[in-house]
Amino acid sequence: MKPFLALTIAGSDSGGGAGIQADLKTFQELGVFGMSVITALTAQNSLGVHAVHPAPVSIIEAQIEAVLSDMGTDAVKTGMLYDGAITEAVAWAIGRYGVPRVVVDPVLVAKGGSELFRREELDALRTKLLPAAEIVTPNLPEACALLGLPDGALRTRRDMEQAAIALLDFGSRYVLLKGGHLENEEEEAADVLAGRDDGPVWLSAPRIPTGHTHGTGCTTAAALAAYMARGYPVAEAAAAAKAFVTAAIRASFPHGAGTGSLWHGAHRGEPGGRR
Ligand SMILES: Nc1ncnc2c1ncn2[C@@H]1O[C@H](COP(=O)(O)OP(=O)(O)OP(=O)(O)O)[C@@H](O)[C@H]1O
Ligand SMILES: Cc1ncc(CO)c(N)n1
Repeated sequence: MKPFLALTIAGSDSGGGAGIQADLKTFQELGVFGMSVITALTAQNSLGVHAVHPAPVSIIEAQIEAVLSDMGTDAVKTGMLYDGAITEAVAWAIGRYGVPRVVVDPVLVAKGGSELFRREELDALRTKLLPAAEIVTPNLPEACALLGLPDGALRTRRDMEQAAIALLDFGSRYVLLKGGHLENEEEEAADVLAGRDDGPVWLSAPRIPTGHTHGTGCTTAAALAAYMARGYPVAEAAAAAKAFVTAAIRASFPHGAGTGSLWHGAHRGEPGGRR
């Protein structure tokens, strides 16, 4: 038996809830063999990001080359890429190896407000990586930044649909615009999926009243990549990823004094032990 394979290209989160750690846990939970290219180290906990150390472009390229020239993958998910040079190198390598399915999570800012990407180099994401993506998964602030709108400009479901469609112009086949940050949608956490050939579709789940949401975005994009590695069409992968992250948020737990973590094993329906 050869398992399905997925590669995450992202930053390390020492707290284990987001970044590479969230991605590998999610891949494993969904029966996909996970591989990783680390773009940056972060010193991070429930209170925020305390330090960031990007890796040199050459070692990022070497990691991608090592994995893709020999092992290959069924899907790639990108997360924190830190700057334009890393973004360009990743986009080039993905193109060179003809990766079949690419999920781009355009990570810009961590939950506490720390910048994880150099804003002034956002054009590299827009022009180099988004055209290589089958699907891009911004949250609302990321969508505003990519579209050049002021933060907070997207406030209604109609705004979200229009923004998702506008984001398709950067060249991805699909956009999943996540509504976790939508303030006036109190009862539902609703995301919109827009495709070049399909009208917008809403994916909704009950909004869980918890502040322990560290890593929701990474986990969503990783679950999407895992289902896509398994061969699911995008719309089915997005619905399955939504169910996976909703279960993980429902089982989230206090982890440190600030924003707690998701429990990635929740979809199994077993209690996670000491909780
Ligand atoms: N309280 C909640 N209850 C249920 N679902 C939620 C909640 N908060 C976020 N979600 C869902 O989690 C997923 C991730 O969305 P979100 O907008 O939080 O991503 P994000 O901002 O990229 O996350 P991160 O801050 O980790 O980068 C979406 O499907 C969203 O609807
Ligand atoms: C390393 C890393 N990637 C992504 C996020 C976004 O949640 C984070 N907090 N840390």
